[in-house]
Amino acid sequence: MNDAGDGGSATRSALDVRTVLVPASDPAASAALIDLLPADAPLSWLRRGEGLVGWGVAATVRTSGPTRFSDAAKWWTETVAAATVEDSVDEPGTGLVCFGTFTFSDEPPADDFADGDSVLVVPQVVVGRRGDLTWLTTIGVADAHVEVADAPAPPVDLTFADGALSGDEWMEVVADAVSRIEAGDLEKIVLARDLVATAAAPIDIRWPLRRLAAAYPTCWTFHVDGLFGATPEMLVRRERGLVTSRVLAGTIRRTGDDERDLALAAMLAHSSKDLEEHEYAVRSVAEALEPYCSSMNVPETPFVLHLPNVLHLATDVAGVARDGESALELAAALHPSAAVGGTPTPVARALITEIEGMDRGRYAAPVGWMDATGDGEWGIALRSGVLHDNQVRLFAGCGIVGGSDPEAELAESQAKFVPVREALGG
Ligand SMILES: C=C(O[C@H]1C=CC=C(C(=O)O)[C@@H]1O)C(=O)O
Repeated sequence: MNDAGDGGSATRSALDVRTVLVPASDPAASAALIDLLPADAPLSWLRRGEGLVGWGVAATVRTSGPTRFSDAAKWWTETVAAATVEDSVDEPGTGLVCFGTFTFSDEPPADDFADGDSVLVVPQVVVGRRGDLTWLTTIGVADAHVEVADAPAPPVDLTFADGALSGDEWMEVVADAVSRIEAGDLEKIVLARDLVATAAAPIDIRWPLRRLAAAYPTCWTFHVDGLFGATPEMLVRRERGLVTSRVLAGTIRRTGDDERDLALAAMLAHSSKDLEEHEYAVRSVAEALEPYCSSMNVPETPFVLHLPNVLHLATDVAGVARDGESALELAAALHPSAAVGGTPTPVARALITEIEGMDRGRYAAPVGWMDATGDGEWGIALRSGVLHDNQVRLFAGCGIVGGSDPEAELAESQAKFVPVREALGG
């Protein structure tokens, strides 16, 4: 674990935090939050126009390996204890907040891919919105300049190429997994693949972010330290003692024809393959949350979540927090759910490492934010990509059970690339 720059801990011990309401007469109160982001170090967590945007770095920590969550949680507790907070709004997400992204794997990053590890960032400026309220938080800075930024430019001359494996190679991996499932080694595994998009010049992250937020308003549009996307899956939200999780697994591609899509939704709701895949995911979340909740509600039947590119089976699990575990501690306990790992989890994780053929980095791992009380939201970084200058690595994965068809899974992965792929397009 190390603090950023030459004065991470010194900066941290001196954090002065101030949250004020933005008056309705201020243009920032009616601007779309995403439009306020400057080009330098923007952070976002937005759904339906609400949530948090931030920029600047007041403090940060990088962690890695099996203790990446607990090290980050400890650093956050210490950071909160050392801060002086003046908060006249007092809502979840006001006062001191951090944004974070974690790696999928317990393994430290294989190379000197410095931004491939796990990160918490405390921004210097946060603008938040919830219902009619818009607030401004400044951290370690006396003042903030908040205004609608110039429109970002689109990526130049973008081309797409296969990532670690070609489509054909990936289908062979899926077929291998199906035979291992049918041999009884495991019940479910989620296998992912990547694509690489290359532009002729560095990409302004705000371009895909604005497009994702517009095209996928019911998803959480995120960006933390190069990892961005619009995820439909909430690993865990903790808000004033209530814990919720939106579990997704089981997918059908949309056709674009509303009537056909409705028929597909009915098929999905009755597909035994998808219901089985979904059941594993719900069970993994319910079992992991149980020790932390005094009561829980786990619906018996999923609903169908309609997104612009796909339909998913979805279940909203809710519980009442028993003790004071923070949203991050809960996320650590839930990761990886069977929506991104498999069943049994240890067997699936080992098989992912053995046959998937790529490093997931922060794909399919917790991404989100947390406040000083430990309330926060950690989504699963799906429908996502990671930006390095002029390149984006895009990820998509599919739940594989006995009887899964490699060709159908390849088509499903292509549908899951669509959000980031189209967001990058001109
Ligand atoms: C792993 C991904 O999706 C998960 C979430 C929803 C549906 C899924 C599925 O049907 O396979 C996956 O479990 C991804 O989008 O990369």
